[in-house]
Amino acid sequence: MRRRLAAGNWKMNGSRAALAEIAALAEAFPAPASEIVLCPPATLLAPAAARAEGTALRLGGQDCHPEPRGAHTGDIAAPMLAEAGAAYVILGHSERRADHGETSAQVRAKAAAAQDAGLTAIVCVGESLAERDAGETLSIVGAQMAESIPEDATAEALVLAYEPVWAIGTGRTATSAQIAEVHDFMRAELTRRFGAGTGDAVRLLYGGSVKGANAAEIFATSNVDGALVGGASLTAADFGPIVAALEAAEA
Ligand SMILES: O=C(CO)COP(=O)(O)O
Repeated sequence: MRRRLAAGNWKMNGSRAALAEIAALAEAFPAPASEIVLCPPATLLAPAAARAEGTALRLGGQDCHPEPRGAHTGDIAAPMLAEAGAAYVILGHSERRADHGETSAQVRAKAAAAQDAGLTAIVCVGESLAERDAGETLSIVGAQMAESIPEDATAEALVLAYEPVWAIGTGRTATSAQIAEVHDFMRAELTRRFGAGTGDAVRLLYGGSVKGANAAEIFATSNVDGALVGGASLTAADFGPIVAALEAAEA
């Protein structure tokens, strides 16, 4: 049985004032059946971890360097995220692939570093609109999976997030049929590569304009184990209903 997961990606948003949202969310879900993770900017990780202490809420980073330390100005190593209180790290988000030219090979190295540091990597894959229109969705997702996921990945160290680029921040959610096609494909690919045990245990998240209003339908979709949420994760008022829908899906 896969434990469902609601992960919030704050991206480059949030100040210390937003830490109150963490407290509110933790208070709203004191003992959730699903896992709830917030990934604030790195500068807020330590104070967020302090707020979340003693609650069911878990924290994550939004990127890490493949090396554990060294001369890499501006970068953050996976062990540093762990020390600051993170249990997760988002890797290979399409915004990082676009803004920083991140390649799948780099994502794979980062995922290995995250695993070494005891973090669970939330590895993101997803096609652009042009790629979908060209009928290349599954081949793009398959290639990103093959190149971004380390050889020794485990279900504890890996979560896979399908985030179609055209659905991120656009209000344009993928349909259930579109999500199911990709998630079923990802499940089959994981099983083919890692065997039935790991293949069946890795959690698959959907991301892209998830809101309280569409969450229940998305969580009822084949092989969807939760969501990676951007804009609607910034406040407890918006993220709470998404978590509640996930809790209801679990029941
Ligand atoms: O990119 C996303 C999460 O990583 C999705 O962002 P939105 O939920 O704002 O569309």
